[in-house]
Amino acid sequence: MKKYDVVVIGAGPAGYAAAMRAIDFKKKVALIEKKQLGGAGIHHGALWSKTWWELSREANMLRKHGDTLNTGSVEFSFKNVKSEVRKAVKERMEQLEHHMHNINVSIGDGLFDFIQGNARVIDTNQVSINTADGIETVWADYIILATGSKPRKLPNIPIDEEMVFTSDGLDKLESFPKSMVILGAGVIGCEFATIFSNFGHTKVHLIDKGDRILPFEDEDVVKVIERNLEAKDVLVHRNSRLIDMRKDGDMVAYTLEYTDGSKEVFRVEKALVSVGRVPNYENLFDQTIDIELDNRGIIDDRTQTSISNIYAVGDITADISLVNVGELEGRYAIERIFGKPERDLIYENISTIMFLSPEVAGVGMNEIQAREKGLEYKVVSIDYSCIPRAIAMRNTQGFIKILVTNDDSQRILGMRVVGEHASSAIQAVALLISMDRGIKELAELIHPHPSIIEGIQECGRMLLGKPMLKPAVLRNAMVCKTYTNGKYADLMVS
Ligand SMILES: Cc1cc2nc3c(=O)[nH]c(=O)nc-3n(C[C@H](O)[C@H](O)[C@H](O)COP(=O)(O)OP(=O)(O)OC[C@H]3O[C@@H](n4cnc5c(N)ncnc54)[C@H](O)[C@@H]3O)c2cc1C
Ligand SMILES: NC(=O)c1ccc[n+]([C@@H]2O[C@H](COP(=O)([O-])OP(=O)(O)OC[C@H]3O[C@@H](n4cnc5c(N)ncnc54)[C@H](O)[C@@H]3O)[C@@H](O)[C@H]2O)c1
Repeated sequence: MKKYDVVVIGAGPAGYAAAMRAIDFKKKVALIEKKQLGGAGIHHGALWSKTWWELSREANMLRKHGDTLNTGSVEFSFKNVKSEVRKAVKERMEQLEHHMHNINVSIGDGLFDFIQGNARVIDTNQVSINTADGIETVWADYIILATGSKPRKLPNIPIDEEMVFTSDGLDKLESFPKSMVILGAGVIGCEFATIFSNFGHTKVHLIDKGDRILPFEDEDVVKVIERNLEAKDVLVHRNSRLIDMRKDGDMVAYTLEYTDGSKEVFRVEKALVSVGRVPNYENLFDQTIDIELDNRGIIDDRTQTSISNIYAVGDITADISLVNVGELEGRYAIERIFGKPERDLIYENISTIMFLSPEVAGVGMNEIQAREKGLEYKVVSIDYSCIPRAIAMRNTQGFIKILVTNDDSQRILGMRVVGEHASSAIQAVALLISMDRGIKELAELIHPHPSIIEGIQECGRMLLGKPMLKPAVLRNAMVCKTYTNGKYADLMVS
């Protein structure tokens, strides 16, 4: 039986990151994958959907500026878009494959094995792998479970990945549907509503069980996103509940019940169900392996499961499902096993981007979360119309909002940026949150000009009572207020 210091099951972002970190410790590692290297980080997930989003953004831009640019209307063919998305997925996968296959040549020591097959933990130190050549069993001092997640299904929704899809099956689409209902207006639902409405060939309908889209995000953020979706003819269902969805000939029929008790039936070509994801642990371990689970996934104590030599990282655990979090956990688990982690595993300052119209970037708490924690805070915001770079981009839609503690230290609690370049604007604040520092440093730092991040600097200056533009003059565009005892009060910044 082949022996390894560590066997990693699942080669998505979390598993790949763990395997690569194990090599840094000169440990012998096997990385096992049953389908495709890269997992949802590449296929039917992050990279795949972001390529769709980038292309859809360009399509929307060309439609919008066609007249100004004298290009007329430019149509993106579904076939070409799909082919470009496949190229992106292939490019990244081949890069990882090349990297992986050459790792023993470059680093030496024969430390790394990639095994294609379906793995199952049969004993606390043994993993059996169903490969194309039969069953192989390997010995592992440590096992890392990184098998990810899959779309959650609902009992009465007839998902067939032909008319009623999950994000895993969307690749089977052969053309832009004329109409599509999206059930679940969370991150995936809103990203695909943005993508399909950007291309301009699909009438998108959007339903959530909450009373608005992105129910976990602040109302001011949601307002901008909703307004833009509706401007692109997206039908956002409100005050309603889905009571039935079925295939009816070559259409999907769904019925909504409104709060006044009335009902309405809609017919669309396709449906996408995006109501969250569930962890992959079915058939992953023998019944004798008594790992503690709850309905959200494997329970872990900073990546260690209830069995001391078995760790769990990425989407399989009951926390945040993101590529960067999976990678963080994968690397952390290895450091915990073979060394001493340089930093504790902290989730408070995770940066995220939602690829919408416009993009929304966040770090730390939003107002909903701050209130759930019973915190009193100061909130300062600046409209993109006050930021020269946004004016130069001819797109001043958006804002920056920063939350700080309501005391002299003004420690940063969180930030949301809605607008162009939002994703590149949050890192400095993420660093300050992780260092537990206030806004003073940020306000004094010289920022490049013209840049969106100058808006963050101006927010910092506002909190220190010395902004360049005076909120007393630009009342609609610059706001500085406190939230205490359940109420907002304006802070008099001159
Ligand atoms: C549509 C979509 C868009 C997304 N966009 C973003 C984004 O923009 N940014 C972001 O940060 N996150 C995004 N995510 C989330 C992100 O993709 C996941 O959080 C991330 O891929 C999780 O990594 P993982 O390694 O835990 O799992 P996965 O990526 O799911 O990888 C797990 C791997 O394990 C393999 N496996 C499973 N069982 C076994 C077994 N028994 N034996 C061997 N191998 C096995 C699977 O085949 C898979 O390759 C998106 C997800 C989706 C679905
Ligand atoms: N840009 C990114 O970082 C990105 C992009 C896509 C996905 N992801 C990750 O993937 C995860 C899964 O995405 P998701 O959009 O499936 O989950 P989600 O949790 O973001 O959204 C699910 C939505 O479905 C709604 N819902 C649940 N049950 C419902 C029902 N029965 N009827 C109607 N609506 C219902 C919820 O209210 C929620 O708004 C995300 O949490 C995120 O971590 C990240």
